[in-house]
Amino acid sequence: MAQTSPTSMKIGTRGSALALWQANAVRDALMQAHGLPEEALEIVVIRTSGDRIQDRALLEAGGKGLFTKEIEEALLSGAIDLAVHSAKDMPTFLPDGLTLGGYLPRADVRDAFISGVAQTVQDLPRNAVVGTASLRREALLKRIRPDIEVKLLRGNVPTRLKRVEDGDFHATLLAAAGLERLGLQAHITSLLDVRSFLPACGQGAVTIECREQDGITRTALDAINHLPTQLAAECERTFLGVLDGSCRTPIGGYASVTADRLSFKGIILSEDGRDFFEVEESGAAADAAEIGRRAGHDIRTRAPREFLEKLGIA
Ligand SMILES: NCc1[nH]cc(CCC(=O)O)c1CC(=O)O
Repeated sequence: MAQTSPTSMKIGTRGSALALWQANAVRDALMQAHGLPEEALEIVVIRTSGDRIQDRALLEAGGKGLFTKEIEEALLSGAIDLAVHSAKDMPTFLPDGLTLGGYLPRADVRDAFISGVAQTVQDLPRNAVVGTASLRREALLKRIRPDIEVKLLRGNVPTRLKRVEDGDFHATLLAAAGLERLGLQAHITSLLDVRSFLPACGQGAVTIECREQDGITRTALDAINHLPTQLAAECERTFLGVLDGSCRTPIGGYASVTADRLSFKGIILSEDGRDFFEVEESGAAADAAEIGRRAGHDIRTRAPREFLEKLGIA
């Protein structure tokens, strides 16, 4: 008889504290769902090019794939059976043979404002310096506060908090989900409103990548998949895919799923935040990807060619 449940699995992950938290959460869920002992689920830490390159802006170095390439190679070679990622760090298009086999229940999707000098973005002093490496956060900030100067702030979450504490920046923005997972929520000064400061597509969701043909792993993941999170992420990822395949464009999007309905709001902005196009679409949750596609095409139809050309996505 064919084997239907796994006896052991290797879980690939990056080595940051956040990545390890996520990998452990997936391991716990799989242990629970399948009655497996801890030894059956080995966590394999993989160093990616993205972890090595610290001195350049992520976008200059070549985009999102940098944090997933080596992990995906390990999946394809069979060195690991599944890989745990922050959904928002996943490239829009996966290599042939790989698929996203499941999602953990989504955490807080919002961005958090962190500052030693102000309670909110609006309270920041004139010409305040905000540290971030995210084009989306930069454009959304400049949209509401054109005077703000954005400077590059990279590194893991604790490093970024320290730079703000040291006074190198007036403020930074970080995903609330990551801060909570690391037990650093006490550093949150305030939370940004999800509708006016749209998160990155996939933000707050943990996803699990596996080989498309690996039926045993896929069945194991089906048992822990959180469907509303999967539908929301698929909607947001499809929206992103219609507009842009890289992380070089300021784009935000958030799908909320209640019962069998899905509501999506998305935005694309010029890098200086001065021009932007927003979209809202809703429908049956089962049509998640179609809703995201519709929203993306709606923006493509409405945005002038010149705007898209400037962003390199015409
Ligand atoms: N790009 C780094 C990254 N990838 C996922 C998270 C946070 C956790 C999440 O959104 O799931 C972060 C840090 C941040 O943006 O503050």
